[in-house]
Amino acid sequence: MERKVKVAAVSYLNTRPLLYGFRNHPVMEMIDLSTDYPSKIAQQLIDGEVDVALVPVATIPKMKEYHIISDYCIGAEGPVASVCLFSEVPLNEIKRIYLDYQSRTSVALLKLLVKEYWKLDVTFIETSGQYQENIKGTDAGLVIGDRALEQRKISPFIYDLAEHWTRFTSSPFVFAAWIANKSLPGEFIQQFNDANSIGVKNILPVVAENPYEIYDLTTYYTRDISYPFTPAKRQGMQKFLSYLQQG
Ligand SMILES: C=C(O[C@@H]1C=C(C(=O)O)C=C[C@H]1O)C(=O)O
Repeated sequence: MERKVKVAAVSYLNTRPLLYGFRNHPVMEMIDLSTDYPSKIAQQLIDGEVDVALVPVATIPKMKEYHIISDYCIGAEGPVASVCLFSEVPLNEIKRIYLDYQSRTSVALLKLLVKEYWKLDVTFIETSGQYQENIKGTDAGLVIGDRALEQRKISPFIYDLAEHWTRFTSSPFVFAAWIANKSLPGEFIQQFNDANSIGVKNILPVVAENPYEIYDLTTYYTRDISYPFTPAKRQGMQKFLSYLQQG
């Protein structure tokens, strides 16, 4: 290819294994890599500022053209640890929920669980900057990513969205997938996939490179997050997308 492929990845700890894979693979020469929070890179992919991004799957219905290009994703087969509803009171006492402006998938998943599974009567509040300090009394908050791992130390009630999705549907869940907004050469896709697999197979050095006191990253990378985009995860994603379609 004459020009480098512009790739945007999520800037949270959950992508460190995937980024490690790029750094240790010749595909790095073929890409221009940037990182940002999920809702930001979703907009970059929709606007054509990048060619490939690890975007929230809830973005898929908004795309004119999309290609899922990898066998790896940010998924979970049970609790994911970093996507939770945090609260000072139990679920049935919550009155309002702050939504995370950095998220697309988890906001949609939360609304789905509130309506179809927990059947709560709550008001949602949009955010655009720091809001975690507002999580108190009967005001709860959805928090994703590294900030969620921090919030686990603060909030007494923690409702893990991937865990509750799995209980509700018996399916695994996919938060984000590598999606291209145009068709890319098969050779590139193969190299890209290969690089991802290197990261996922090398969790030990990834953890060694990323000292983190707040949460055990080996647990996070091997038990909580599940990277392989398996047929069961594809089915789980389709189930989620069809819920979104029903509105
Ligand atoms: C598991 C996570 O998945 C993330 C959740 C996303 C979302 O809610 O839109 C998008 C990308 C993923 O990084 C997390 O960030 O903690």
